[in-house]
Amino acid sequence: MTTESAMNGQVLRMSGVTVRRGEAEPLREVDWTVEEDERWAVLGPNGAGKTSLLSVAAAQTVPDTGSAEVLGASLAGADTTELRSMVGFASSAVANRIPDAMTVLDLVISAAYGYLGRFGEEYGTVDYGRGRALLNRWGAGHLAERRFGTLSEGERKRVLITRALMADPELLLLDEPAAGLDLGGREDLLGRLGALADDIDAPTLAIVSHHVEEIPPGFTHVLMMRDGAVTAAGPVESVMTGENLSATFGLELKLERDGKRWNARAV
Ligand SMILES: Nc1ncnc2c1ncn2[C@@H]1O[C@H](COP(=O)(O)OP(=O)(O)OP(=O)(O)O)[C@@H](O)[C@H]1O
Repeated sequence: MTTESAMNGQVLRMSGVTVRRGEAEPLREVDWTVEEDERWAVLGPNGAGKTSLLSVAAAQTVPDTGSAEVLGASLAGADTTELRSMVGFASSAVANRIPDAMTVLDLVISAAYGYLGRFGEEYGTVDYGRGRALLNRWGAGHLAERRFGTLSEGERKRVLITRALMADPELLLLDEPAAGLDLGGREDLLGRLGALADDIDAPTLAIVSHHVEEIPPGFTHVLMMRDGAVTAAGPVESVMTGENLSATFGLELKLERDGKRWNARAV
């Protein structure tokens, strides 16, 4: 599926996107445009709507009002099956749907065909080679024969990212990739995500986090949200301010930059 906007370099375009769930409005009038090769961090407190935003970006949720285009295709009234296969998406919800007994290599390779399970397909030598190479790149090569259900949290995170990359997506979305990792695991993952951000062949990237410390080096843009609405969005240099962060998290915060990394604490 090659579309006009995608060819023009626009990967995501949301305009006035509202999502309603009963009385709740996980997203309210959200505008967000992502251009090819940008690297976005989506920040906000619990319940801000970050996962709901990624779900629209992954073509898994269709807005109730407003318009959303993913890779140039409108989500309204469209069959999004093919579109979803062009977006790499790693989240705890994806992890929860993976059978515990599935081996890591099968899990990764099946993603090339858009499945969470093997379902009896025949995979070729090329698939296995690519799967192993990607696992090696993400420091998970030694886990190839392990069952997914036996992995630690950090190992799962790396395998899920590998799986999301296996289909060679044009857009990679990671929902809280560093959540639940110990300090060493977090720093290892952020280093790998920083390398991905610097890779000109990598897909356009967006990650969700609660913490500015988890923004990998090389990320170019930030979207902040609270109560389902965007509080600030744009290039890191203009959006990453203590004022924006304080308004987003609802408390006075001091934001500091140390080289390519950020940290924040209450004043
Ligand atoms: N199906 C649903 N029914 C009712 N409320 C929902 C539903 N889905 C999301 N919400 C509500 O919408 C709001 C945004 O949820 P969402 O999961 O997108 O936030 P989040 O920023 O990812 O939160 P967290 O950081 O805690 O994971 C929350 O208040 C949530 O309770």
